[in-house]
Amino acid sequence: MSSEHSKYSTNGQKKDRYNKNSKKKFQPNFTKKIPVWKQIDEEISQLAPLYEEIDSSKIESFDDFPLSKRTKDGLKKANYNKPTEIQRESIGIALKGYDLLGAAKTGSGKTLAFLIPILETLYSSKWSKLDGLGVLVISPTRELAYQTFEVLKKIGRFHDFSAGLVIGGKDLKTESKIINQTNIIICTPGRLLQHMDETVGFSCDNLKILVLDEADRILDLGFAETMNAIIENLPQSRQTMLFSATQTKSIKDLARLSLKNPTYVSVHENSAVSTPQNLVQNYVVCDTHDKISFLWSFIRNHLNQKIIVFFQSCKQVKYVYEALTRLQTGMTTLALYGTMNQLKRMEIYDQYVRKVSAVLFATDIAARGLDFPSINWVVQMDCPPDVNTYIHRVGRTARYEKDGQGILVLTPFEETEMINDLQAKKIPITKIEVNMKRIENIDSKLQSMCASDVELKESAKRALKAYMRSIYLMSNKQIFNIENIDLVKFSSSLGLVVAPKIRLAKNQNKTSNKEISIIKMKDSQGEEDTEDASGAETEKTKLVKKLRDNKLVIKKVKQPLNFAEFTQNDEEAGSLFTVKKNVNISTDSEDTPDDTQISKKVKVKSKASVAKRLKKKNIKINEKVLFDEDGNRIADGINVPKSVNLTDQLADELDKKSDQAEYSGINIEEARKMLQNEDVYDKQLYRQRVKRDHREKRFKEKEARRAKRQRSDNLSEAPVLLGANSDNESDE
Ligand SMILES: Nc1ncnc2c1ncn2[C@@H]1O[C@H](COP(=O)(O)OP(=O)(O)OP(=O)(O)O)[C@@H](O)[C@H]1O
Repeated sequence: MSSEHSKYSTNGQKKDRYNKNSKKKFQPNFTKKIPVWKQIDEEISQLAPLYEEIDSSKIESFDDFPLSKRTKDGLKKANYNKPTEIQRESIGIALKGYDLLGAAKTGSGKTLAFLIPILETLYSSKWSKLDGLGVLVISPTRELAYQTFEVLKKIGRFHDFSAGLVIGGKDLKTESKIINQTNIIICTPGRLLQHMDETVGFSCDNLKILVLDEADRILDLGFAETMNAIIENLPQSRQTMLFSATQTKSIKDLARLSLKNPTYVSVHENSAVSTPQNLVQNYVVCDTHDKISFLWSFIRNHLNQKIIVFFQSCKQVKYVYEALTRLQTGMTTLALYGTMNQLKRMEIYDQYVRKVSAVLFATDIAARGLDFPSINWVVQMDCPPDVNTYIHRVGRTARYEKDGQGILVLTPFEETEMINDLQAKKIPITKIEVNMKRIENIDSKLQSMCASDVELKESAKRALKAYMRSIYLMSNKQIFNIENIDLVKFSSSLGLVVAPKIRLAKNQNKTSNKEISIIKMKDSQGEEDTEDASGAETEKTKLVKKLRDNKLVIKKVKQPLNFAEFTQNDEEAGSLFTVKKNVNISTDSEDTPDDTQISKKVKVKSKASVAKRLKKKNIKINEKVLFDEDGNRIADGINVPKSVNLTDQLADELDKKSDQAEYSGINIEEARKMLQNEDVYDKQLYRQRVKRDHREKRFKEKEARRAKRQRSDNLSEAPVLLGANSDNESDE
């Protein structure tokens, strides 16, 4: 991204530079030139009144819009001549300054529908560097922000505004220095908020336009907190534009943004189908354990094509990419997912943009807005959580008058509900039968690869768990049901000869505050052994020790329970893997966490019940034994049998009692009271510990966020002077 001097003057004319070596003599121009500022003033005064006269039905080319010469030149240079429907309908409304909700199918040109009015509004306001930030465009992913920034640079090349990409990457300080001079910022919500919080002098007070690209995504729960905080920092008097193929109509969302009588522009609302016309959509029904072989065969049968394959989780993408790449698909394989290093992510994005044929395995970070040229196939290996996700994923193909095909892979249990949902939303999709004879089964190949490579095997395990977990967490229980998955067969299909032990807490919402997360720790140990290799005492060992110190009976359970265990990362696992505090964990257990399983039915041995039993058996405990000075026994007492353990606290109390009243044996009532007190004390301790754990967790999360920010890439480019193009720019 260049910031070289412009070869164009501000009015878009090519500079006539004097060339020393040229034989042509320098000829001073004596004709009186109109100053640039005057030309701009004149142009603006002519354009503004024309906005009211825009009639979208009469617009055939961009020249028919009252746009500045600079914008028109930029559009021509980028080969945009004829506006698409959404552009025709919304540019006029946006130029008039109205708030706008723009909805149009995927690939129909929504990006220009907001970028053109942005440039024009700033131009007609004679926006300068001194005016600071005039426009914010918020995108849900870094890739999409980057892509939008590239389009802005192309069509805004003859303007003088500065534009910046704020998506995290450069250290905040470097970015902060330039962000204050930027007129147009294309950003992701998290990084923007960070600047709002941390960059001294970063002000949005003059903001004229706010654009939310993929608005329904930006306004959904995932970004809710961040967006609310961002909106608080924005002036009320601004123009707001929302764009998406699946536009939000939620009054709540619109209220959050304080939209003023927004105009709803939905160009395809009456269309018979809600997906692009040139898109052919099919689905196949295939058991979970046949999916990977199906994918392999599909790729092998579609060499020399450009394919994007969606999975539900990063770990699945990672494993399938690793495994199929080793098996050699016969074409370039790439993977794109959120936990990937940011530099690598952008590298992959660029690589896939340039490729004519390749397979990209991706999560939903690639589902929205990305405009990879000429994708032939979109394969959805996992049933999407909802119809909107389906629409965005499949919309990566058949963009702007191009053809494309989509394949959705469903299990027999997902078929009916999902297809009904899709058809209800006007999505034409046809079933195609899979010829199982033509499917090359790769289970044994994967198994032998996993057997010889522990890392790959671990990756397979993680992929399996991540998939199971994603199914478990889906809200639509009519479609997604974990019990429909044959774990043994599914594991085997991923290369795991032995199915991993999988467990889950059944009523995760009903967990009492007495429950603590222990399996989570087990899982993190299992998954991140290297991190624990330092020999540091793990949380789990500490806990087991503590339980032992408290003389709670620990029992080892050999057989795992027939539940499932899912974790994508430790934090997320917390709510799923639970065990009660008063569990039986075996005292004979070695401290190997993998061996220790938590018993399903926990029998609590209360101290009162122990005492009762002793009383019943007429066993007197803690009786005071007195000796004379010569060591002769004065009174007989019965020692507490070794096998019975009472807490030290209880023993002390009993000793005290016996001291006071020559007490012999146990007073059940007294003991019960003491136990009750002790219970209260235990509870307090437990609550404190939970609080402390939460505090630590929050702190760790905060630290992780900070570290992530520091680690992230150097992609933030800001500000770019839009008018400062040079011949060597890559897009030419
Ligand atoms: N007027 C136009 N003339 C020619 N091509 C266009 C025009 N407008 C947009 N395009 C092209 O159409 C493609 C899709 O545009 P864009 O990415 O803006 O679609 P979109 O509606 O935002 O899609 P999505 O909903 O997936 O985000 C791009 O390659 C873009 O260059």
